[in-house]
Amino acid sequence: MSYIDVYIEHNSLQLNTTFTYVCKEPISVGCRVRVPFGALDLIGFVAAIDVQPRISTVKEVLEVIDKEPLLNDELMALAMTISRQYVCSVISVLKTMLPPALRPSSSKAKIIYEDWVVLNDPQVDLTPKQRAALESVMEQLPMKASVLRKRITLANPLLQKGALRLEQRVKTSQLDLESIPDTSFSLTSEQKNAIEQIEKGTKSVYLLHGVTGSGKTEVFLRLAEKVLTQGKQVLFLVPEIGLTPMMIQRVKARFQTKIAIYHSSLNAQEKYEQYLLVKNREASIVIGTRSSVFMPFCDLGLILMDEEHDASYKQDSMPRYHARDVILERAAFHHCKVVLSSATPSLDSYARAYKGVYALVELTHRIYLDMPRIHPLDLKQEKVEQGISARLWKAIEEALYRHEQVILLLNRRGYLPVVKCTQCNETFTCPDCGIALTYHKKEDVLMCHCCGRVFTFDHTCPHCHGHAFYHMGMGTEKLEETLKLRFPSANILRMDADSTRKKNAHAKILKEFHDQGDILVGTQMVAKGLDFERVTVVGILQADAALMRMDYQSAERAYAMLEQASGRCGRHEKEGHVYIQTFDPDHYVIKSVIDHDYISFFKKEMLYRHLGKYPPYVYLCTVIYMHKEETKAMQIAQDAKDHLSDLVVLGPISISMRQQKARVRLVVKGKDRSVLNQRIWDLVQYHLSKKTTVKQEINMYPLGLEE
Ligand SMILES: Nc1ncnc2c1ncn2[C@@H]1O[C@H](COP(=O)(O)OP(=O)(O)OP(=O)(O)O)[C@@H](O)[C@H]1O
Ligand SMILES: [Zn+2]
Repeated sequence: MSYIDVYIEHNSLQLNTTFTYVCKEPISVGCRVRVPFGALDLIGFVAAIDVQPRISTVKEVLEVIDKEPLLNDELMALAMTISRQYVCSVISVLKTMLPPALRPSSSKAKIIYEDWVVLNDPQVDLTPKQRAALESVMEQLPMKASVLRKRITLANPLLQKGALRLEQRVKTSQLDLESIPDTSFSLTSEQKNAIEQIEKGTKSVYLLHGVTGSGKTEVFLRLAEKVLTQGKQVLFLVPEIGLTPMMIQRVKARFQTKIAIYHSSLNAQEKYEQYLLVKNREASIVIGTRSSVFMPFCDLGLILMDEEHDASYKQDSMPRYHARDVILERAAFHHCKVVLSSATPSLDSYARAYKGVYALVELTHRIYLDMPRIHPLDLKQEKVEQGISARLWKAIEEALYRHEQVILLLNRRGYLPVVKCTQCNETFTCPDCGIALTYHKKEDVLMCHCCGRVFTFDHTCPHCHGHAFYHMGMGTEKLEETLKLRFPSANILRMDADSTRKKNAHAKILKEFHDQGDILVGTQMVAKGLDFERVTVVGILQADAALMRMDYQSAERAYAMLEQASGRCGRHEKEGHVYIQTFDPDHYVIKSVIDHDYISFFKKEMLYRHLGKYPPYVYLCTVIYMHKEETKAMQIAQDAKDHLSDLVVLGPISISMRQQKARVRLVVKGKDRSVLNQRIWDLVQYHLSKKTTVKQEINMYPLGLEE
């Protein structure tokens, strides 16, 4: 019998309080238990064992769910670290770490088993027909029972007589990707150097800064190869699985071993399967998105993070961790190296490499041709037709004529971004978020791009009953339609959040584009990672939209998007041309993209960050207060600001609503990471002590400020 401390998930609890129970069975830290809590019956995680009870009447554990801990010591300690760093509860981290099927209080996510048939006793007495049937399948055992029954009609008698036996196994499902042959290259001298620098280097973190199309993937594959031959595991992080089917295919083609693939669009069952592959060491390579940083590795030899600048590496709900921070912790534990790679590194990482904290490794040349030529199209002067300038129309037409491919980026999905009545000027807005609704033509609905709510649209203004609406602006759906009218025989594909809802939709669109596409239209999705030989023209329709956001990070994001999009053309033997439509061709972001000059962008931007006191010069935390009444939220925010009077605090300002609640934002700046962290923990306690109905949300080290 032992007294144990348990983390319980319950929204009325303070952050990280544990409760003591008595447990009569053997138990270890990291196991789940079912415990009584008031009138409830809840699932918790064992935080500590053999503790001293603080009260005399300690309740008993109802059930020990796991005989062995789900999380080993490394992961338990990691959960504590993340909770501390990101000012969130340990239980929220534990929940994130586990596949849904193993989370506490997950009733929906059940593990599915299926019947397999294995050989039991081939010597039993069988009729000649049964014997023949057995022999016809013997070689292929074990196999799924459903498959066996299709193969032979005598499956049941063979099972009844005991020649075969049923066994329950966790159901597995296949990811739907075509396999490709492996192409092995002789490395360029830059690639060789890069590999050598990383393998021989003494630093633990490497920033591989290579221009688009410089062959960073091949460097990754070679590094991974060595580590795998040493019998160690490799974690290969990508921003979004859907956008990287080609990357996965290349990794699969190279290594003839089992690969675990972990990402958010797997269902609970599939996640659990992938988790087991790693836990049981059946797979030594994991390719995955953000959440795969928590896979149960036991012997990691290398962590690779592709497109390290990508914002999807930070989770935007609790716990708001950044995958980069987590892999640094894991690498320290496993004594392995980390390679971050990008053509457009985050300012944070590049600044660290610049200072020598990370080792900087560079690939300055493309494998084949030079970088594509950039043509800025000044919208103040160009002749524009349906959102596309005459020069870009011509470039598209000529590329199609030469049987080359075109990618057009318009970072706005839907048909019309704003629907406004021509009679009374009423704009349709989301009642929950207060932002303009976007019209989607195919579904004939209005959609809020903030909360995703969908409204039916009867083409009547609710205000004045008018039927005519302004056609302002354009989304990808309308762009696709415009292009189809202009080039009726061209194969035009669209890739955005709407066209990629279904599973494997990305991979299908990309395959179709590869095989027989002419034009690919899309949101910033098309800027990422694509490697098609025949793409020679890239058009960026509204470059300024990215620059106009009121955020200290907007220049960095805009630079990355423009440079990455530009990088999609001219990657092989055909020269590439990029057309950037802008009202401000002299903007330093556009100028750096024209020259493909990351360093000049970096230096300029660092200057602005220094002047404005923004990261990487300071650490940020945003705190958002939510309430039905804005004045209440404002008052609590002001009070919090006063409480943090020793730090620089911007705000409070009111930002867009969510779920019909007003939101008020503070931006807290700290020169010292640990001081900021400590003060925010203090703020949490302070807020709890006020017992207010205003909700406080904390985002440590945000990537940009929410609007
Ligand atoms: N040594 C090599 N010899 C010939 N071709 C190569 C070599 N290395 C890579 N390639 C090819 O060059 C192309 C570009 O490489 P890769 O996709 O790795 O670029 P990248 O640096 O990751 O670019 P991006 O940042 O734009 O994604 C690919 O088609 C790849 O197959
Ligand atoms: Zn909304």
